[in-house]
Amino acid sequence: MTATVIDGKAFAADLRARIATLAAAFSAQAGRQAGLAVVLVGEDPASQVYVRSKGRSTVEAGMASFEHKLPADTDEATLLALVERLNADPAVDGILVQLPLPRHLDEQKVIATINPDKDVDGFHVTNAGRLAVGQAGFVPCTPLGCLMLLKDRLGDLAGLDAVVIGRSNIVGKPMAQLLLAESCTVTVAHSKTQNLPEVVRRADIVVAAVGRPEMVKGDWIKPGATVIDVGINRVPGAQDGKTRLVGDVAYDEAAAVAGAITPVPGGVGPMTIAVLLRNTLVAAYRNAGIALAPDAI
Ligand SMILES: Nc1nc2c(c(=O)[nH]1)N[C@@H](CN(C=O)c1ccc(C(=O)N[C@@H](CCC(=O)O)C(=O)O)cc1)CN2
Repeated sequence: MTATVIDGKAFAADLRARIATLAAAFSAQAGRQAGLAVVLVGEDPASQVYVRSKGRSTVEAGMASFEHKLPADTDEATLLALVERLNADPAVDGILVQLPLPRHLDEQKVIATINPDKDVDGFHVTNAGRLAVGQAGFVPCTPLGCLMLLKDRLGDLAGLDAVVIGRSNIVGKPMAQLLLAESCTVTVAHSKTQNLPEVVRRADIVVAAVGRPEMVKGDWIKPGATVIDVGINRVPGAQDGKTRLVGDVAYDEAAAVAGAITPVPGGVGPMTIAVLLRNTLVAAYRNAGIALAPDAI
């Protein structure tokens, strides 16, 4: 079998176009643009690229982008004061603090300071709780993007066996909650899981989010399974000392067995920013008290 390639880049472009249409309708109704504030502390090169891309995509979708770049040695009080100002700013519907933060800053404390109703990253414990009990809230962008790709490919997921490899608060745990809400039978595997290849071999859906280059091998995959690769690992390239991106799945091997698979790059990654725009627009509608149909985006 040769897997269908799930084109996350094309799906994300289509989602962004639909968001732009709704963002224009929001501006007309509310008399203002939806607004996203992004806070970057320090100069991590990958974070700088993601923050630039978020700002550009926000503006392209017809929303207002507020970028706050702080030096790497910013102290906690200064960062928390900025978050509090953004919480109080009526032009700001969504707030995102780019992770990872420099090590002297306590990520949990910073996330806890964001108003949960502006937490478009879905990282606040209130939103994690809402997801766990099935209440409306914000869902982290990467797992929600994975779910959109899965539903587009498979339709109804009920009864399918899903294995999520990785138990981070940002991807693994919310992904498992989302799949459970779709009535999948969910296993969360991690570094202490015994017989991991055997566990993965049972799965109709595999979501790999461990951050270990090409860890999931082709012979771990059940023939016809759908494989979602969340990993973005930079490894040495074949020549010139250049690097290349690989996922957590050994792509060629897995693609020979799977029914469908996301590539890296061009799979899950582009969905993260598209879903961030979606969450921001949903926040704007809620903050303005304007109804938005639940399945509008
Ligand atoms: N506050 C947050 N911080 C971080 C998040 C997040 O969702 N919220 N996620 C990641 C980084 N991230 C967005 O912030 C992100 C990662 C990857 C991509 C993406 O489009 N990747 C491309 C490849 C890009 C490349 O060439 O390096 C792809 O996979 O095709 C977008 C956003 C950590 N921090």
